[in-house]
Amino acid sequence: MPSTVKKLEYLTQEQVEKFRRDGYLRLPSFLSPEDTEALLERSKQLLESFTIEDHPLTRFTTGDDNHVGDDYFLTSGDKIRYFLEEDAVGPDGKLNRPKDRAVNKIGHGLHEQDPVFRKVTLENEAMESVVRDLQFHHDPVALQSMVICKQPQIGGEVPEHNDSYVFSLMHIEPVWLSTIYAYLRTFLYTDPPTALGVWIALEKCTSENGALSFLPGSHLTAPITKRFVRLPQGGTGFEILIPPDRAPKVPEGKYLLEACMPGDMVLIHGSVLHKSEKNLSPNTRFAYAFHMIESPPYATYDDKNWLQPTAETPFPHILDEPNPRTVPVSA
Ligand SMILES: O=C(O)CCC(=O)C(=O)O
Ligand SMILES: [Fe+2]
Repeated sequence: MPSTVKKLEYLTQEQVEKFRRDGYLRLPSFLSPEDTEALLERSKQLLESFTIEDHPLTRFTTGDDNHVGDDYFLTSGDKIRYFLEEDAVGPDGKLNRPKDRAVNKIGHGLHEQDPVFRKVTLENEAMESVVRDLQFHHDPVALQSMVICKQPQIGGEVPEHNDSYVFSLMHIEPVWLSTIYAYLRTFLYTDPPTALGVWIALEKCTSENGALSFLPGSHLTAPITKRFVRLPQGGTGFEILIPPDRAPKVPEGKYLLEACMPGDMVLIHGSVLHKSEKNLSPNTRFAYAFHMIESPPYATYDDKNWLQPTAETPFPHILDEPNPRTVPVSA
């Protein structure tokens, strides 16, 4: 018996066990309707205020022409930037629809730069309780945040992936790689792996408009074969961890759709496989997502990760009071 037993603050024991077993957990109505509406409204205001004229027309491509977007993407960790849907940009490089219907996502510093998103992410007691209940307590920090718009008709598919690593892409069609590029910012590697995704539905998410689905339990077995890194010569690329001929089998099974109502929050283990289909419906599917990791000395953040803290904007702490276990013994 441990000498102290932590009391759960928000989750039930069943929910904690479900998260450990499945690698994800939906918390219905985590945000109040008012807070959810405030995030949705703010997202729409941001889309309104964005100007396309000075945008580098970042499209998520994996061919030689992706460098135009590299800098805009790689320096977005502490800014509010707009990443476009590939299908929204015509061959002439111009938008083929209104700008608020052309944005794939807004990121990646909303939790730092915008008070409405900051409140939900960093000034939220219920969020802190959930994080403590999951024993994610080695001084967790928020890394990056985004509003994912999933635009009607063109909202891109997010193929099977997990957030801590890039897992075998060999079976993915080249056209899907472009969407993977859009999500590369989520591939955040720590040693040991600690990434936790927090995903909040701002609108109703169903099978019609590209709700998330998960392969339950895959966080326990998914092989880690590649990771997405910043290259020493600039730009980004993949580092092979296990060559394809030696890679263990990819787990297979039935993906389960996690339909959500506005305000529902889904916790996503960094190693669980998940995906979402293209949104072919006439409705948007706005969601707010951010990721956190644990800190040294428990976990080391890899300096090859695409997202790096800067002196001006270190990763912000999630917990007001860091867990005593994270205080260095010599301090
Ligand atoms: O919202 C989506 O469709 C994908 C989100 C995702 O994969 C993530 O937040 O890690
Ligand atoms: Fe993800």
